[in-house]
Amino acid sequence: MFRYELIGTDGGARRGVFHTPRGPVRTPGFMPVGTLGTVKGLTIDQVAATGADMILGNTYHLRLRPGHETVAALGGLHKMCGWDGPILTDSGGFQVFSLGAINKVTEHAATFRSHIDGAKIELTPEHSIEIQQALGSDVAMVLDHVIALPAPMTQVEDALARSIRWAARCRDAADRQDQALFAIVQGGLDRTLRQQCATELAAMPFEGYAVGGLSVGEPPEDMYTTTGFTTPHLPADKPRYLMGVGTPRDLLENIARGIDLFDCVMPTRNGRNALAFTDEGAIKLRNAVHKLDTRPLMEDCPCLACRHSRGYLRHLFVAGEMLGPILLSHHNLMYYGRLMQQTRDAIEAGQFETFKNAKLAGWGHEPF
Ligand SMILES: CNc1nc2c(CCNCc3ccccc3)c3nc(N)[nH]c(=O)c3cc2[nH]1
Ligand SMILES: [Zn+2]
Repeated sequence: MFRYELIGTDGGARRGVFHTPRGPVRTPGFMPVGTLGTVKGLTIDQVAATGADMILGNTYHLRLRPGHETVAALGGLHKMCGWDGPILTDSGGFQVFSLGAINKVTEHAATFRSHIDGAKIELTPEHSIEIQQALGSDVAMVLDHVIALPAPMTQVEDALARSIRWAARCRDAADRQDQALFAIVQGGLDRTLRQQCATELAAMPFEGYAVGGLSVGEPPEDMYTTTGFTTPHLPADKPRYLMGVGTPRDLLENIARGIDLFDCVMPTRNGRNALAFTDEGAIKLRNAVHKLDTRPLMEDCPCLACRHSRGYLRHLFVAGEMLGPILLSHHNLMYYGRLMQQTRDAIEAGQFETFKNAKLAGWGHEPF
């Protein structure tokens, strides 16, 4: 049902395919984030055109609205959204700790109040699996205890130990052959804790392994270092997914350290906010400098935005037209999708290091 095929490596970078019942996922790969069963502003066909093989659904949001039973009644997430490729759902752990109205964590559950109607919800490992099974995703994530950094070591250790116990409870509760379960490594920025956590989870039977607890406010260099000393302790024959990451630079730096899959709201959220990703770095389209610019964002880009001028795109944002965010979200997802395609080709050609350095030089040193 689920199998990771390693095609080749180039330094620390891996080229592979994650085979699923709903089709193959080429790696390295980027997964667009669809929070409420939609990648905001885009039809599912427009998302498919960007080269995405797998998209993300969100357990926390869908549990609250329309409710996982409603999604099940509508035929599940695939049928509801019209996407017949693989879907990965997060467990809700991160959203509870970052979005949920103040929550309480006990050994039993993460309890929070719905940010929609204030209802008290008890998210246990078992309930998270139940929700993800009702949504019908192809890949489910274990429920983990995510803490914001910086944090005292005792708190990092406590959340790590709870996350391992919750992973075991999720493993016991997940009984569907057609739904993979990925574990999530925690441990803050600490080498010893990260290696211990990775080793312990690698000894349990999961179809994939995520590196969690990063992109939570730490400096990018600390993220890269942490990924670098965590991936060697994960099984080489399973996919590795770095959660919530990141900028184009983050993707290449972490691919160099053995990561296969990514998800991030940056391309779509920044697209809605008039920030375009290009090989020359980020472009703020509301800037007056673009007013009379007849060039597309990128000459060779096949997206819906690049058949127009930068001047027109700027006008749409300045005028508050809904087409602006739609076009730019499509461009940014196309940029990420093409970057991953170019990366897969570079690894196969044994040119990844040269490719990465050329991209970093083009982007310049001002962060996206
Ligand atoms: C942005 N930085 C970041 N995101 C993280 C996430 C959420 C990943 N994105 C899921 C999503 C799915 C659909 C819609 C929106 C988001 C994490 N999830 C879990 N379970 N554990 C983490 O440690 C963890 C760490 C993260 N850091
Ligand atoms: Zn474009």
